[in-house]
Amino acid sequence: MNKILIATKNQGKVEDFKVLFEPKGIEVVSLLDLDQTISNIEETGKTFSENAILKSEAISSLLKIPVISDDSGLEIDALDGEPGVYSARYAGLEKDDQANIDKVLSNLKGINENARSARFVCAIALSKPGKDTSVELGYCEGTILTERRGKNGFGYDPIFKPLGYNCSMAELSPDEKAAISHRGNALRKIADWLDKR
Ligand SMILES: O=P(O)(O)OP(=O)(O)OP(=O)(O)OC[C@H]1O[C@@H](n2cnc3c(O)ncnc32)[C@H](O)[C@@H]1O
Ligand SMILES: [Mg+2]
Repeated sequence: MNKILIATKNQGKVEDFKVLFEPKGIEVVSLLDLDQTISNIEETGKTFSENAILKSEAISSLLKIPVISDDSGLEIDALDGEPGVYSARYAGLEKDDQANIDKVLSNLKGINENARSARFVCAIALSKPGKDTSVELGYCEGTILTERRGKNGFGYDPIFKPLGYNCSMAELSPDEKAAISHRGNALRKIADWLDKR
């Protein structure tokens, strides 16, 4: 395999996948690169895995090629796992990273550092025409900061401090993030499926 389609319209995810795939000589393309407009797939699942499968199967059966999808988000223990599968639309339907961060910070106001544990979760699904879909989960544990730090990455990265680090995810380089991220961890689990399944 020398090229893979990621069924996403999130450029931040695409950049993460490029860092993970390009060293293996695999070119990454996304729904943003296609000439045809692909309408949004409704994420009606209750879990990251269900949503990832919905996305990879829909696009793979439409285009009749192998497809990888990613459904991911942030689980905050003090908020009973919110925003979870609603991470992209936590502050409203129109997907606004800054408004989502503001909502998390406001909901965690007054909660001290040792009660701010959280994790990023990523489900990656691989669908190939005529074959069963495979799905795997990756995690990255950490805590939620009280203010934004750093400019790299996307989404909630500026307020997420990975376990064992003294900076936010947005202060790590793309390579450093790939080495510890939920996305990197999920992808490392499925690496050997790419050619075999
Ligand atoms: O469905 P696609 O088109 O892939 O793009 P999306 O942005 O809607 O993606 P999701 O439905 O999987 O929602 C995931 C949200 O979780 C957050 N998120 C996921 N991975 C992240 C990461 O590595 N760093 C920061 N935030 C992340 C971010 O807000 C995403 O918008
Ligand atoms: Mg989405």
